[in-house]
Amino acid sequence: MIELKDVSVTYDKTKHLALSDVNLEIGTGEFVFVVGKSGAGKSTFIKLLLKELEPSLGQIKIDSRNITQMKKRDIPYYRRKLGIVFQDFRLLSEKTVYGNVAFAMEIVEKSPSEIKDRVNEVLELVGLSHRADYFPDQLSGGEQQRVGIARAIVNKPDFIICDEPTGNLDPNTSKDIMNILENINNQDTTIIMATHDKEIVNYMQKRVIALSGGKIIKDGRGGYPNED
Ligand SMILES: Nc1ncnc2c1ncn2[C@@H]1O[C@H](COP(=O)(O)OP(=O)(O)OP(=O)(O)O)[C@@H](O)[C@H]1O
Repeated sequence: MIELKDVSVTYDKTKHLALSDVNLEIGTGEFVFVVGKSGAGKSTFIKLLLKELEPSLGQIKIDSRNITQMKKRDIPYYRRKLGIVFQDFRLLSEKTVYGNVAFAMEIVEKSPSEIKDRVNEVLELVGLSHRADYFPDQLSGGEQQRVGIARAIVNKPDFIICDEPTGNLDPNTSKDIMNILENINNQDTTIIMATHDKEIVNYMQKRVIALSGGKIIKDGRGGYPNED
């Protein structure tokens, strides 16, 4: 369970109130879209969960642990428990598909045999076993994003944060990517996805948290909310 209690973020330099008194709970296994116009506060919300940013006010708890009081040295361990999927994929160009996914396990010092089994398992899950020896520039955008997803899930995170994962993909490829994310979610991994992609939000019919001017203006299941 992820809980935000009375969370506000004011950026120091500009004094801009990017999130204002946000209260929400995201249960384990939920699939949640975070939507809103540019500047609504989506990235700020994601940065809070990644602990790239601290709230100016309020508390964030994950499974009852107050992460706003975490010691700096514990942050890397905290981050190991979450997976991140980016709009621009962020793959290592000099490593193969297999190498990109394996690398996420190598840095947490898993054993070679565990890495081999698990990487093959997740490549199968995202439908990329046949591309294991390809390099990122030999793949389509949709395939590259599948690698991004495989890398995000390989260490079995508690939750996955997706920042506009379909932003660089065409509508059909986007749907394929969403179907993969839904399969992962069905295995009880919480997914939080920030997006502008109305078509995808309408297609998925999941919980939608809409932000505007740093405040939650709607929180419920369904399609993309109407904007004024
Ligand atoms: N580092 C910063 N310093 C000052 N203000 C910032 C900073 N980052 C964001 N902001 C401001 O905070 C508000 C929320 O920004 P945020 O990036 O969270 O929006 P967003 O919903 O993610 O937008 P987009 O969809 O364009 O990425 C905006 O008004 C933005 O200008």
